[in-house]
Amino acid sequence: MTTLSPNAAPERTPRTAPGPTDTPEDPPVLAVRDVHISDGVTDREIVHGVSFTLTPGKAVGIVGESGSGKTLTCRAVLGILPPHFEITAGSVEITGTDITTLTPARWTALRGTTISAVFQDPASYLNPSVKVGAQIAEVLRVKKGLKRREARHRAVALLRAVRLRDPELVYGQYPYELSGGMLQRILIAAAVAAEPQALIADEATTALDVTVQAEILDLLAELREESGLALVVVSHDLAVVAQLCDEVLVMRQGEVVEHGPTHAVLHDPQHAYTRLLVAEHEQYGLDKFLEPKEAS
Ligand SMILES: Nc1ncnc2c1ncn2[C@@H]1O[C@H](COP(=O)(O)OP(=O)(O)OP(=O)(O)O)[C@@H](O)[C@H]1O
Repeated sequence: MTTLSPNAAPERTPRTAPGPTDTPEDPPVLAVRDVHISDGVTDREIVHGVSFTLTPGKAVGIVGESGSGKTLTCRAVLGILPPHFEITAGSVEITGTDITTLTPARWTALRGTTISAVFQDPASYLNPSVKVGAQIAEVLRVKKGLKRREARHRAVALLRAVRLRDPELVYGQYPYELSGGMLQRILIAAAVAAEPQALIADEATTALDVTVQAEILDLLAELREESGLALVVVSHDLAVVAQLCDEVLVMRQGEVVEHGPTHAVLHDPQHAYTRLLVAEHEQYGLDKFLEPKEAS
């Protein structure tokens, strides 16, 4: 099992503006710059400035207390903020395009093909009356323009790639016939079907038992290593972020209180809230993810 993100930086580095320098040859998949999000109904600002850059193959984690604005930040990036919420300052660029310039049609085209997402509670994202394989095939027909037969063939290959045993059988099953872990694999297969450059995983393993969670995390790490998929990983669980991410943002009450290389932030937290989070997680064996990776 993966024990530490291969790119996690073991050395201490400054906590501000981390990440590689963007060059024209290596444009960020996602650039979030000082994003503020407000609730138009209450006229209250909920997220007070989030910034990070995601380059191909990189994984950024967002941790923090419930209600701190992690999911709203992800939804802003995906162009699916709830009604009345809006980005009131800052910018989000997806592969160099400012999302405020996107028409609904361009958004639809971008979702799935450039940026995709998986959330908690996979069953609620699947149509209960359609076979799961057909739901993946539909993504392939709509987003990749594949013909019915090709789409089926590719969907079975995707089910195999997310390590579902007997993918031909699973293809023909309905969501109610499958476990939570299997459904999350199916959602991941659907999310990566159109070969996006970035995947947002928002509490994607929270509802799963520990063993299944570990398998899904390995799967995400594998997708990242094999296809250069960039990841944004939202989790209340520091061990998840420690395992997958190069860099982590710690949010509290809509503020980013700490941001830096995962190893540095979790090993030597600077902010009192991060120290509290790390202390709370120690009993769950966070240490095993923080050991420097042995050269294999
Ligand atoms: N659809 C909505 N309608 C009203 N308020 C909302 C909505 N979505 C989020 N909020 C509010 O915005 C704030 C930030 O919510 P968000 O879901 O981003 O938090 P979070 O950090 O993801 O929390 P959790 O870890 O519990 O998922 C919360 O105070 C929440 O109540």
